[in-house]
Amino acid sequence: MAEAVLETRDLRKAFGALQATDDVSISLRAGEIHAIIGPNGAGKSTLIAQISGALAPDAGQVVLDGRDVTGLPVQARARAGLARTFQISQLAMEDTVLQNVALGALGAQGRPFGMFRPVLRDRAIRDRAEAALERVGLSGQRAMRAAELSHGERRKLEVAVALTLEPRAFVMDEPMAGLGTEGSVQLTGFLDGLRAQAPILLVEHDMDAVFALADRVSVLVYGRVIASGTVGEIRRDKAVREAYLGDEA
Ligand SMILES: Nc1ncnc2c1ncn2[C@@H]1O[C@H](COP(=O)(O)OP(=O)(O)OP(=O)(O)O)[C@@H](O)[C@H]1O
Repeated sequence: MAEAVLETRDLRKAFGALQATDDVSISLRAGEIHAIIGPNGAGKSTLIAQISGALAPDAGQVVLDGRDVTGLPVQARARAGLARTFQISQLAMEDTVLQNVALGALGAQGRPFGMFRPVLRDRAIRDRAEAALERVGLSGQRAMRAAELSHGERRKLEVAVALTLEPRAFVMDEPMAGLGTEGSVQLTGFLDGLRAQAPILLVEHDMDAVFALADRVSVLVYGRVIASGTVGEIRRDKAVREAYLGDEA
């Protein structure tokens, strides 16, 4: 079995009496898409926040490439290769597509964002940004403002920003949110190809996308992983059908 690129080990987080993350151990292997699904309030966002470093767990570890990163802040984890894309876009909407990616490239070098505009004249940063745009198929839109892009293109731009960090693993929080059917189908195809670049831990409510993409699915309910397996195994799982999937399976 391929070694895990990203792992949580017995992660725990409580909010008062509520156990939002209850001994969660999941792994992400090279080349795979591992989907985390579950009902509202199951603890998916809380789990992702601990993986990305936004929230400190009460116990347990987050391990990236065999290295315990539990004590590292968000930026340091990002530089270590953990690329998180967000439910709410972090793009600078009034800046161009290229400027947005250059900002990411600048962050990748650990330089402050203040000197941003002149930095587009920096050849190395510009090249890195152009290469990332090429990889997501947005080179033709480089001079457009981010605000002018479709929702689906914005998701690709977020991935391009993440690619400047040469990520080892992607963590994606509901990338299909806000996309229509056609947009979801397109983004599904895009993510399918992206897994070769780096594996993807995917939190997603869109079951069509999950069933089409996931090599493995883990189901969270009340902070616990109640089942983990292939799409087929999860769709047949009685407890999962009762707790979450119902007729969708
Ligand atoms: N900062 C917080 N303080 C107190 N309770 C919280 C906090 N963040 C989350 N919770 C609670 O923890 C539980 C898990 O929430 P979380 O947002 O992680 O679920 P989720 O699976 O991401 O839900 P959704 O699918 O609706 O996004 C919920 O009961 C929520 O109310």
